Order: sequence, then C-alpha cells, then structure tokens
Amino acid sequence: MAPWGYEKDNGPAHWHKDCPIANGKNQSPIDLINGEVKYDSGLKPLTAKYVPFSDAKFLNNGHSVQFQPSAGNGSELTGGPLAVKYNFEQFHFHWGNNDTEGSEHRVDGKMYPAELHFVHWNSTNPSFKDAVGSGGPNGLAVLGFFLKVGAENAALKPITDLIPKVKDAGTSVTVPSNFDMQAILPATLTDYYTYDGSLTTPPLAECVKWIVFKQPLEVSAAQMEAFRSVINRDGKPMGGNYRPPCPLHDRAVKTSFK
Ligand SMILES: Cc1ccnc(S(N)(=O)=O)n1
Ligand SMILES: [Zn+2]
Repeated sequence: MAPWGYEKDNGPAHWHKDCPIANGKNQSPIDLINGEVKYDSGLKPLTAKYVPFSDAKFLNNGHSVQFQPSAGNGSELTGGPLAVKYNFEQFHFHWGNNDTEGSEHRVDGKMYPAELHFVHWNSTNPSFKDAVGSGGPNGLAVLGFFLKVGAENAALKPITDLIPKVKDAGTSVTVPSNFDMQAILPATLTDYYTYDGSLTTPPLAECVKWIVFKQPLEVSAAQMEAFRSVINRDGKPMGGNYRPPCPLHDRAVKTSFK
C-alpha cells in the first residue's frame, strides 16, 4: 500500500490493512454526543506548564504541520483525569479545505474547521515511543482544541506565520526561542470531555487519554488560509487530514462540566 494518507487510495478506509487495530473498540476520534456524556465531579482541573524552548522545530511531515521541541524540554501536564505527570512531546493540526469541515472530534455531529492536538506522554515511561507501546489508555494524554474562524489568534501567529516556510512535505524551520506556547492555552483548562481512545493516525495505537475542550479557540480567516496552503506528500493541498468519527462501543465519555 502507498504510504497512508487521506486520499481515496490511501485514506482512513484503507488503514486497517496495515493497522488492524483500526477496527478496534477504543478508536479515535469520536462524535461527542452531549446527550450521552456523563458529568464526573471527581475530575480535577488540569495544569499545563510549558517552559520556553531552546531549539524547537516547526515541520511538515507530509500529513500535518507539527511543532516539536527537542526531547526533555521540561514541559508537563498534570491533573484532570491523569494519575501521573505527562511530558509534552509535540503539537500539530488537522484542518479542512473549507470552514464546514476539518476537525477530528465532533460535537453532536458538528465539525469545526480545524483541531489542534497537544501530545504528552506518561512520564513513568523512559520515552515517548515506549509510552505509545505501553498498552492501555494511559500511555499518552492528548489535549484537543477545536479551532473556529474569528479573531486573529496572536498566540498562534508565530506558528501560522511560519507555515509558508514549511509548505512542502519534509521541510522544517527553527522556531524563534521567544515563542510562548503557554499563551495558546485558555487561562483555565476547565470544561472538557475525556475518554479512552487512540492515535487518530497510524499506528492508531489505543494508548490515549483524550481531553477535548468544549470551548473552541479562534483563528482568523487568514490563519485558516495559511493552513490550506500546505502541500502533502502527494503534492496536493493537505486540507482534509482528519479521520472520520469511530464507533464508541462500550466506552463512557466523561465531562468536567455539567
Ligand atoms: C503522536 C501522534 C501520532 C499519531 N496521531 C496522533 S493524534 N492525531 O492522535 O494526536 N499523535
Ligand atoms: Zn492529531
């Protein structure tokens, strides 16, 4: 099979051939149906501490654009549904070719124009790779933020301004060291959905504690257009790099809000 992608001949419907877990019972993304979620008063607030990065890259890996600091940067996530500290690994995006599609998770069937994933790994593992392979839903913790079109997002501007420099697959740039990742996050990380799921791209490992925030972040139309100018490994616009929702099976989606 050609390397996996989102086209007709290598998209999500094909992934099960190389990754049979694609048809597993704990796959992501899912449609977050408000009538079926359950408030959990035991969910604590989440704390994310992102420290300045000395040498971080912003890159086009052929299926997304991704911010990746050097390993062991010291940024970490605790609280919420998490029992231990998780180390920050990278963030990346999924988006559509128009404003009616692009997010991976949906809310009552609604898609947002894009979704931002902050990936963290369970610090009881020696590395990110070990955490992915650790088995069970506590290997990674991924924060999902919906993006909607509105005001310019000043915190993401240093990243969206770099997009023209990583237009082609396999390109990367160094991110200015004064980039403040903490500023991307809302002041308080409240009101989220959480459930046990998987990576949404191959290898689709079922190792993720998903934490999807109810409140979307805003980006400007110009920032959305920047994403839509990115080219994938097949030389086509990367937009549409989202997996459709997977069956919930017998999983519960909990909320930190009523
Ligand atoms: C690190 C990683 C790999 C694959 N997929 C994801 S995702 N889209 O589930 O966050 N993250
Ligand atoms: Zn993702």
